[in-house]
Amino acid sequence: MIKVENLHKSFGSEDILKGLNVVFEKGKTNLIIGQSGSGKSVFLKCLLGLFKAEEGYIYYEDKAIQNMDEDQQRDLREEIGMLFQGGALFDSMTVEENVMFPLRMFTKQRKKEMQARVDEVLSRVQLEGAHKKYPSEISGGMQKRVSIARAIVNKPKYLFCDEPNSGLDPKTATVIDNLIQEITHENNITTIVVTHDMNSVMEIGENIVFLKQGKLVWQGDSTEIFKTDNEDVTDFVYSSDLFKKIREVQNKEG
Ligand SMILES: Nc1ncnc2c1ncn2[C@@H]1O[C@H](COP(=O)(O)OP(=O)(O)OP(=O)(O)O)[C@@H](O)[C@H]1O
Repeated sequence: MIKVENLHKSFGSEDILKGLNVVFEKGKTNLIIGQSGSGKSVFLKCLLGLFKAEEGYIYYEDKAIQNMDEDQQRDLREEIGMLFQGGALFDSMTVEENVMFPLRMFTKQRKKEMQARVDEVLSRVQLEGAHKKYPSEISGGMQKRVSIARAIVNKPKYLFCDEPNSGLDPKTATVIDNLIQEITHENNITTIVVTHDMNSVMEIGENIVFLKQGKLVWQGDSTEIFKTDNEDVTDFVYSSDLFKKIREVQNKEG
């Protein structure tokens, strides 16, 4: 569980995050959505401790990062798995070397132990045959699965995903979303996904936080988002032609 209390972040005279209060629940896919420029990335960077907020607290379980010393912050970073936009794999490393990288960085495990864990996570993301391949030799969807395997190899308590579907076709995007959700449930991880993608909202939106100009203006799940009268949310949801048409049909049917 990650709890945010009255979080404020500004750059110069510009207030970006304006007093956010929110709980991201354990074992759930928590989504941060909102229009471009609403502050999603800045919020994510505050959660990761990359930006310092001027005011407010971010609690990981019962400990606020603002009150952690450097050792505690380092320990916390080891509990966080990160799925970067675009995957961010090392091109010069094979799939298994990419996945093993965090184990080499953060643990003192023996080679055999590391290899067993790499095999386990690659099998979990259904990439058994890809160990010796390079990222350029596999598809975008497979690259995303390698990134997921790398993000979970250290058994994180928290998983952050920045636009995990960017660059994927809708069907592959759904496979990736479902994989993130399954892994979240299986391992009871607190997962936070920043996304623009309405398909993700529908597929895995268990706790959706909607930001507008640095404020939380709506929170709910993937069923509630289609019932809300909040105009900011409906503008966002029905901004795609497909969803507009669905709404017209729903309205006609009464
Ligand atoms: N390092 C920075 N210095 C100054 N201003 C910044 C910095 N990073 C972000 N901002 C500003 O903060 C605001 C929110 O940006 P942010 O990137 O969080 O939006 P976003 O919701 O993630 O948008 P998008 O969906 O396009 O990625 C913008 O006005 C942006 O210009």
